[in-house]
Parts: sequence; C-alpha cells; structure tokens
Amino acid sequence: MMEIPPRASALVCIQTYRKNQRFILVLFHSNGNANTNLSLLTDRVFAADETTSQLYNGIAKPLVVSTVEGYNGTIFAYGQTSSGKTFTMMGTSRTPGVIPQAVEDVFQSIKNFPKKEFLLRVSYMEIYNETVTDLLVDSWKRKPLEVREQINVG
Ligand SMILES: Nc1ncnc2c1ncn2[C@@H]1O[C@H](COP(=O)(O)OP(=O)(O)OP(=O)(O)O)[C@@H](O)[C@H]1O
Repeated sequence: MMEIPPRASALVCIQTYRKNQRFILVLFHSNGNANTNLSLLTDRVFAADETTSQLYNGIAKPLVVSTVEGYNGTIFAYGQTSSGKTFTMMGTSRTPGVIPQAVEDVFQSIKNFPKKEFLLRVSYMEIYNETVTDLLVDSWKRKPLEVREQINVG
C-alpha cells in the first residue's frame, strides 16, 4: 500500500498484452511534494482485449487534463522487451497511443482557459541502461547527457 499526501494521487495499471508478459503503466499525480512515499499499488488491470483508447480514457486522460490546472503528472511505462510499451505510449496512425492523445488533450484543455497564457515545453529522452540521450538532437550530434546529483535532493 502507499502513503500519499491528501492532494496527490497515484495510479498504477497493469496491461496484459501477451501471456506471461506484463508491463506496468504508472501514473502519478501530485501537488509537487517531493516527499511523497509511493510504493506499489494496483488500481486497475487491463486485459489484452482492452484498447489503448480505453486505457487512455480510463486512467490517463484525467491526469493529463489536470496538468493544465497546475498539477504535476507523470505517466511512464515499464516492462520487459516486446511487452507493448511503445505500442501503448506511441501507438500507430490507426490506434494513437497515450502520448499523441495526451498532446491533443493538452491543447483542447487549454481552450477552456482563454484568459490564461500557457508555455508548453517538450523534451524527448531515451534512458537505455545507464545512458540518457536527448532524442531531439540530430543523431550525428548526439552524446550522452550528464546525470547530475545533489547531496540534499538526490
Ligand atoms: N495491445 C497491442 N495490440 C496489438 N499489438 C501489440 C499490442 N502491444 C504490442 N503489440 C505489438 O507487439 C510488438 C512489441 O510491442 P512493443 O514494440 O510496443 O514492445 P516494447 O515493450 O516497446 O518493446 P522494447 O522494450 O523491446 O522496445 C509490436 O509489434 C507491437 O505492435
């Protein structure tokens, strides 16, 4: 179980695509309190016949929409190779994944605040083994990003 501050919520869903293969989509929604203690909690398990849209609308969309209201949100997929992380996060032109649907919803949600100004920034990084790479840099210029640590905050 988990301990979370009152204005934060976390949600972990497990998607089963292939038998014996699991990946976990973790959604984390907080008021920015870095001390949140999150241990594993499963709120939902999606079966193989449930679509990415069902998964997105069921659990990711509320978090995406609330980021426009000022909450922090994280969605990440974790699982063994070929378990369906890319399929779920990126999708295809016929079945868009979590990322394109989230981008669409961010722009739609902004329209609900015509008097506010928003700044949207995007970064796109790969973490492979211990190496972090910026995928928005031309491939011939790419070099691993430095991972910096601070004594107090890690
Ligand atoms: N829900 C799904 N429905 C249909 N096909 C799927 C589904 N999930 C994954 N696949 C297919 O399974 C294959 C492996 O999926 P995917 O590439 O998303 O795995 P991955 O977890 O990102 O793997 P890796 O860690 O090796 O990058 C792909 O061909 C993908 O199209």
